[in-house]
Amino acid sequence: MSREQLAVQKAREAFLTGISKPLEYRIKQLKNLKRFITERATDISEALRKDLYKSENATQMFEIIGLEGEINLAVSKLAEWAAPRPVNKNLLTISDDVYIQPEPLGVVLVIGAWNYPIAVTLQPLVGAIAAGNAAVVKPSEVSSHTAKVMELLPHYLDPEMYQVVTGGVPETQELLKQRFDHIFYTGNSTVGKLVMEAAAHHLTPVTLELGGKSPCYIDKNCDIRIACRRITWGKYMNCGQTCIAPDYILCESSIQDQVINEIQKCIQEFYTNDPKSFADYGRIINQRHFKRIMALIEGSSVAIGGDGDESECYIAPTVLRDVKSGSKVMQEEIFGPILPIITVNGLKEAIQFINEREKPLALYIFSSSSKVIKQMISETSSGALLANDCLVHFTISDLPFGGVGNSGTGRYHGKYGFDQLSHLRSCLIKKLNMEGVNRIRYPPHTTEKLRWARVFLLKQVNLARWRQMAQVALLAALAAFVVKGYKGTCIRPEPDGTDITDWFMQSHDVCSQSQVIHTSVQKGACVVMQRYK
Ligand SMILES: NC(=O)c1ccc[n+]([C@@H]2O[C@H](COP(=O)([O-])OP(=O)(O)OC[C@H]3O[C@@H](n4cnc5c(N)ncnc54)[C@H](O)[C@@H]3O)[C@@H](O)[C@H]2O)c1
Ligand SMILES: CC(C)=CCC/C(C)=C/CC/C(C)=C/C=O
Repeated sequence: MSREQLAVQKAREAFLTGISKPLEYRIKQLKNLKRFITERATDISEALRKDLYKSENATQMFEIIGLEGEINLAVSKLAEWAAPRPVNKNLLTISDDVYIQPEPLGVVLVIGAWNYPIAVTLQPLVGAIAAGNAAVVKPSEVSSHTAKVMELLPHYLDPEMYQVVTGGVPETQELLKQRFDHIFYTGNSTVGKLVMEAAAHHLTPVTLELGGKSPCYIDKNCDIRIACRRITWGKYMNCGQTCIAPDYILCESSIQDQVINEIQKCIQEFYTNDPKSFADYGRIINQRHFKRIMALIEGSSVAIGGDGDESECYIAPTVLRDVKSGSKVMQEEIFGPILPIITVNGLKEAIQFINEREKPLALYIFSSSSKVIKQMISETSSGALLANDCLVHFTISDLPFGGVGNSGTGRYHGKYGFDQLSHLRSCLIKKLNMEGVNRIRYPPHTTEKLRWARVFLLKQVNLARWRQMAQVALLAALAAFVVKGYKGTCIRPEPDGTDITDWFMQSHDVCSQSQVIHTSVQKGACVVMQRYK
């Protein structure tokens, strides 16, 4: 049996014991995960310095804080997320218990990428643990030092339930042959397709957190200085190796020089005149990617930077001007510190340019006009849209993080991560009494029954509204008692606002013995006071 097979088998055996069902177990594991990142902070920082030349503070700011926040949120909200979720019912099921019960899926495979190797590997794991799953974690072999630190995870987490498998492509492929209950993959779209193909063999659902080219439109009607500051930050952080980094700029030719000028100033401000010697300017992950990125510059006109040093995997913050849509740099996700500018004739052309390409993971627009921003939102599609900033949506746990189309499928962060790795089981618990109500669904299917079926099935019952109506009914009954002569009340929900008196008069079977003498209508609910004959 291969190491990979063994890891999956152990995880499955542990899952089948049922030990991960109680919330206390999951919370303990989440707290242990937090202890891992706290106690191993130095090891993690050292590893990231070696892998990506990240400084200790940058590692804390861009990898650890977000993860810590996700753990804290899961610990504090788990009881709420895992609780049964009541749903609206129809009249046919009004007396049943109808709810959604989130339940663990089983064994989840988490395949991480190398660019934020802690964040993109352990944040999905938070969702997997919170949802009560076992997991096999496969860190990226490309960020090899961080992968080594990840091997320490079983010293903190339940070592049977959570397995770490390190290795490269052969190991990942061997893992992908195994049967999982969900595969959560972060990485490029080409491998994403292979993952989906392997998953299809076992009909395993997948979450694919992919990449692609995220466009950034700068409207001439905006504060270009501020826009360029935020774009410079979003682009050159981690040396451009961020899945949601602005990939290229679209703007009118009349502002291109100003944009270049402002970005130049920001590069100097953030990374000094000598980014190569500056502690907070990163490095390309390896020489293969160095060569790939440098080759993308070919054929375009360099406005800023353009130089690199292969021995150090250093590429200067670079801006390319008047880039043609057919140029090399526009054929793939750049994933490096090269920022092409493509000139367009205004918003409409920018939107057309975006829509002619794959749906991006993020779409950025800088504009002072809410009309322009709204038009961009309504006429395009992307995993996320940010106006007047970059990247920060990643920090909001209440926003689903994920792509659409070629940039990914599925989502995570906060409750979305919990739901993504849970099975949302539909439950309906009926009692064995009140069989009369079911008469309308049994053969023969008469016209009369059909009429009743329309009423019973098409009327949605909003429980909150019913509670409100019950209160009103109680008050009405009280009033009837006081006024005397009014002998009963009948309540009925009218969420669609149809004429309640009509409906009431037609409901011979229900109220044939009554005469409507007063109706009091609230928004969406009515109370009919009636006199019994
Ligand atoms: N959407 C997101 O959250 C997100 C986050 C980070 C990175 N990304 C994207 O990931 C890409 C960069 O990462 P990468 O793909 O270079 O990472 P990578 O090379 O580390 O690959 C990711 C994982 O896939 C496995 N893998 C690679 N080749 C394989 C193959 N042929 N068969 C099976 N498994 C294989 C690796 O072992 C690794 O664990 C970029 O496109 C980036 O935009 C997306
Ligand atoms: C700390 C602040 C203000 C923002 C963090 C934004 C950030 C670094 C996002 C990176 C997200 C990520 C893991 C992308 C994957 O490639």
